Amino acid sequence: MREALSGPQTEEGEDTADRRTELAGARRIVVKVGSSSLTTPGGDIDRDRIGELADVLAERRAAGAEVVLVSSGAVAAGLAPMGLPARPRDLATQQAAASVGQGLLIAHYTAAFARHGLTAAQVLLTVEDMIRRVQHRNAQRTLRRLLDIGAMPIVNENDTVATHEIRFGDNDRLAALVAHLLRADALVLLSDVDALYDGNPARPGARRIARVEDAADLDGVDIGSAGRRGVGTGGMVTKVDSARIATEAGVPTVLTSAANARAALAGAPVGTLFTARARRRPSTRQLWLAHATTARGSIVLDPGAVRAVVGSHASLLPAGVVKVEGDFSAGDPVDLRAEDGTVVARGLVNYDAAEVPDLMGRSTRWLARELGPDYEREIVHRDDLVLLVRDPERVAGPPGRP
Ligand SMILES: Nc1ncnc2c1ncn2[C@@H]1O[C@H](COP(=O)(O)OP(=O)(O)O)[C@@H](O)[C@H]1O
Ligand SMILES: N[C@@H](CCC(=O)OP(=O)(O)O)C(=O)O
Repeated sequence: MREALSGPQTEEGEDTADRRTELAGARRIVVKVGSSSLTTPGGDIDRDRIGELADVLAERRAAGAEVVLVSSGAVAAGLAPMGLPARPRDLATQQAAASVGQGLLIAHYTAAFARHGLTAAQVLLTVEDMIRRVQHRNAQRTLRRLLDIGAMPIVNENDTVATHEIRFGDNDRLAALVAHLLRADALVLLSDVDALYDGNPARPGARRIARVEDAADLDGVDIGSAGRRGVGTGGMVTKVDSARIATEAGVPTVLTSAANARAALAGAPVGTLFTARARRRPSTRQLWLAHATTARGSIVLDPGAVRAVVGSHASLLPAGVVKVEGDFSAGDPVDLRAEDGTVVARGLVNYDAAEVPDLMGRSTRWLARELGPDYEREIVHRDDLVLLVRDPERVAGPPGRP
């Protein structure tokens, strides 16, 4: 296992290599706070925590930075008024609780920010708003205008209209997409745990990971999918996904506890810093496809198709498909796999799973002649594809192999 605390350490065990100037100097910051940080152990909304958070964000605003808050907590805030002892399992009751709770949550924030002379503005978004060009632009324009007029945008997922298929299910990834949308300088994820640990933080001996520079730094790290208290939804998995999305889009990300918010924003070496990776800025759609979707099935490609899709960024045609797995419908996200099982890309498929066996291995011309022009369409169009490996030869072998 890698050294959990990287860089030279002070006597206190802090990481002095992390100056965190990217945080201290950030002009535009997205801060996400999770349900677990906003609720008391008894399940009520923690007004003190909301007040403290508003103090910290207002300070940063007063210092000239633009701040967008992404806040969970609507479902949690709706439980007590609805007489529910715990987070309900079914989607409709969760959505009902969210509609009750969101208003209460915003009322608390409105009062807390008003003490600093700031106007809170509720912004409810769905994944559609992030990936469809018109909605994307609208969301971007509204958020920018809110920042221009000095308001404090408070974003949450639009829980009442989001469905299982399209909902993020967590605000961690939404926050990363918002950071990308706004070209933020930094993303801060606040939870009830002060950092990413190399295993369950409740376990004695678990070690804080101070810095993550690439995926290899997470090898061997046990990233749990459920929080301790059952109010949060994604556990560490979605936070690490969020950090991956943001850093790929060039946005450095700090993960720490809400209690550390002030220190994190000041650039102190608290929590876990995920450093930004300076690469070509991906589209929001690509980020969403790669990180925020769950594949509904897989399509297995022959080596020639792997080379075409990965090497030439071509659309996937029926001729290159050898197998189909899972029960997906047209429009669903699917994994494209090489024959050795490696996932080489993810894309939105144009056919139902049941249709593919009759098409695979056939040329587009044959399909159009035998089945009609509707069957000329690709299995996955290149615009609906995101590549997950770069070197086709690693998985497909050199050209010449069938
Ligand atoms: N490797 C890990 N390091 C830190 N925390 C972890 C890890 N694996 C699982 N967790 C859990 O993830 C929880 C945070 O996730 P969650 O409850 O969804 O938070 P939030 O409501 O802030 O989104 C922590 O309370 C912790 O118990
Ligand atoms: N939109 C939901 C968010 C659920 C969610 O992502 O929760 P969390 O894991 O606490 O960030 C709510 O407000 O309850």
